[in-house]
Amino acid sequence: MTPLIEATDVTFSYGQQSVLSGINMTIAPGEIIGLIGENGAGKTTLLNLLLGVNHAQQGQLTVFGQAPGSLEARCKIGSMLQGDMPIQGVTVREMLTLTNAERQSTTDPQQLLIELGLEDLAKRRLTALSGGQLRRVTFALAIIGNPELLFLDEPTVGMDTTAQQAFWQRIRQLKASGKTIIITSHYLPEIEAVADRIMLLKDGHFAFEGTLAALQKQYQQVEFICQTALPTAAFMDLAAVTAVAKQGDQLRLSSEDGDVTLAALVPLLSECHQLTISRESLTDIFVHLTKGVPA
Ligand SMILES: Nc1ncnc2c1ncn2[C@@H]1O[C@H](COP(=O)(O)OP(=O)(O)OP(=O)(O)O)[C@@H](O)[C@H]1O
Repeated sequence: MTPLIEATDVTFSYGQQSVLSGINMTIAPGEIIGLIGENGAGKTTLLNLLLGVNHAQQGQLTVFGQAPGSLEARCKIGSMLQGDMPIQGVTVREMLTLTNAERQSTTDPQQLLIELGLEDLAKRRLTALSGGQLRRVTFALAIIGNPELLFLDEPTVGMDTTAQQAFWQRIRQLKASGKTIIITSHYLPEIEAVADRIMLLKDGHFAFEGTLAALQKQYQQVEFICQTALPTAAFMDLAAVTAVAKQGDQLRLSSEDGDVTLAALVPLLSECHQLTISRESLTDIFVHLTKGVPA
């Protein structure tokens, strides 16, 4: 399948400050990418490069097979970036109508307002909206005209719980209809729920790129907790075990491969009671990876 986005050795600096160095990526149509990284890692910068707002100093970058920012690409991309500034004096309905026309689309703005529960805000000026209202309207602006590709940069910041639920419901619909979406969020359970692939930006490049399952397999620690009279020495050499600790009868055992350790644990299971197995969340793995500590 022809990639929708392709980057080869892309670098970008703001003046002397290098932000991206050696970005390589290939994104196929229909993929949902969770773009994660610490504050200042370069996520917004990368989205701006893909939109053609900024330009890579080195490397090759194509979106829909063309240089970013082409008119054709702009019609097919919806975006919701941090720092999107509302235009003075324009109402919600006018902005939706303008964006719809710019995308050369026949979507009915009124219908979208109704679907997203925004009819009551239609006549309000963008500058008179609350932060959360503006975020919801910005999402409407991103998806109006049914664009094939969406860049959503921390989209749920400022949204209340109901608005967040409606947002994620819509994302699931967009995913089902085959849209390609790059989404950033610091709230990783959100990403975990929808992303097909995780891309972790660190030190200017992707420190990890792959499916959530691959990320978990590579970095996730699994913890076994049980009650046992056996000494820690009985567990130290079990396959894939990285740490064993005991307090009273409670044993905690960390493993870098839960399946392998569980298989090795079977002969001891009659001596281990109330066994529980817990796996690290994406948030825990993220903390390990961004701090450079091997998980
Ligand atoms: N217009 C700019 N001029 C100079 N430096 C900038 C500019 N925009 C961003 N930077 C710097 O580039 C780096 C990457 O910023 P960017 O906004 O891309 O990070 P981010 O991963 O999106 O961060 P966050 O999670 O905080 O939104 C940061 O060090 C930031 O200070």
